[in-house]
Amino acid sequence: MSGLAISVQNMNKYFGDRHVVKDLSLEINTGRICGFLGPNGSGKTTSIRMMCGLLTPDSGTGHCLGFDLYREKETIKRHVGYMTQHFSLWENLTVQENLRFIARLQTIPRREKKVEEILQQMGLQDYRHQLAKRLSGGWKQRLALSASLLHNPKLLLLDEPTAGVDPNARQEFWQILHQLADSGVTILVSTHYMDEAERCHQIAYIAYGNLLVQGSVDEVIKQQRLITWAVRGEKLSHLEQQLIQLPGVEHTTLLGNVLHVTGSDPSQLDQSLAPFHQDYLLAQVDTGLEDIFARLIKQHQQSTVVRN
Ligand SMILES: Nc1ncnc2c1ncn2[C@@H]1O[C@H](COP(=O)(O)OP(=O)(O)OP(=O)(O)O)[C@@H](O)[C@H]1O
Repeated sequence: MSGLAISVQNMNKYFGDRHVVKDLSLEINTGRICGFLGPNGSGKTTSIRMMCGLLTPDSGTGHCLGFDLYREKETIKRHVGYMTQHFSLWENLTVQENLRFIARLQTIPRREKKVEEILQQMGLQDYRHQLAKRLSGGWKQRLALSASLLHNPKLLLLDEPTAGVDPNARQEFWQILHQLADSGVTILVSTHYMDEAERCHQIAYIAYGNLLVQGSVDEVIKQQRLITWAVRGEKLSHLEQQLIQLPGVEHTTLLGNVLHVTGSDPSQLDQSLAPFHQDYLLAQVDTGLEDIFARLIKQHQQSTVVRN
């Protein structure tokens, strides 16, 4: 269970004249869950597919599960399980029929036994005779995950697997992912949910084709050295418009009854916020991933404007 499951250097991808992935370098250890985050259309899916031999990069080098990304693509594919964004199983077949059918298509050895094993492992045994179309969103995702596990993949690619799934089902889904990781499966998962990012061993934040930051959640937060103040009081949206103009205030986020105010220069931030202590309750809090990502995007946009 040791070693690198994925190691890529300077990977690029163009679609026509659009440079969709720019110089991506990344390493992921075996048995780890790596979360891909970033705005829509920023190249997460394309990066994931290239790293796993499903799409050929235009340049760069790399290995997946020890196999070369260019020369050994077919071998890589045999060891990868892929769950796409949209439920793509047979709605008019039952849970068990779906799994049996896929197992037959994939010529899985001893498939009856394997299907039974997966039904048990995924807690789907009581749903085996239920039509796929009658399952709730969470159970459909669990069935889709089961289908992607039938051939015992060493690497799982999950493209926004829990989009639109309720929080309880998402939590259960993530418990399963951690069990799989503990058994040595490496998982790449794209998500827009911050709580899911926090469940990953490692995250990579991609925007406009650029990998802006990577590491564990703690590392990413520490690297950015941001200070965040939580402000409580009346008419916070009005206050937000005022604060964002002040020196040292780099980013604000309104979260219900609390306004988060973030910056990298503590004394400048202190000075700007000082006049507000009288009318508002202010306390320094831990900086969250959302604050970090918002700032990274802003910095990246500013540097792109300067370069252009
Ligand atoms: N096969 C393709 N041909 C042409 N353009 C493509 C192709 N696949 C993706 N793109 C474009 O490349 C860009 C990156 O797409 P990608 O799906 O990798 O982004 P993403 O970060 O996964 O987005 P989302 O969060 O919306 O799923 C997008 O602008 C997309 O329209």
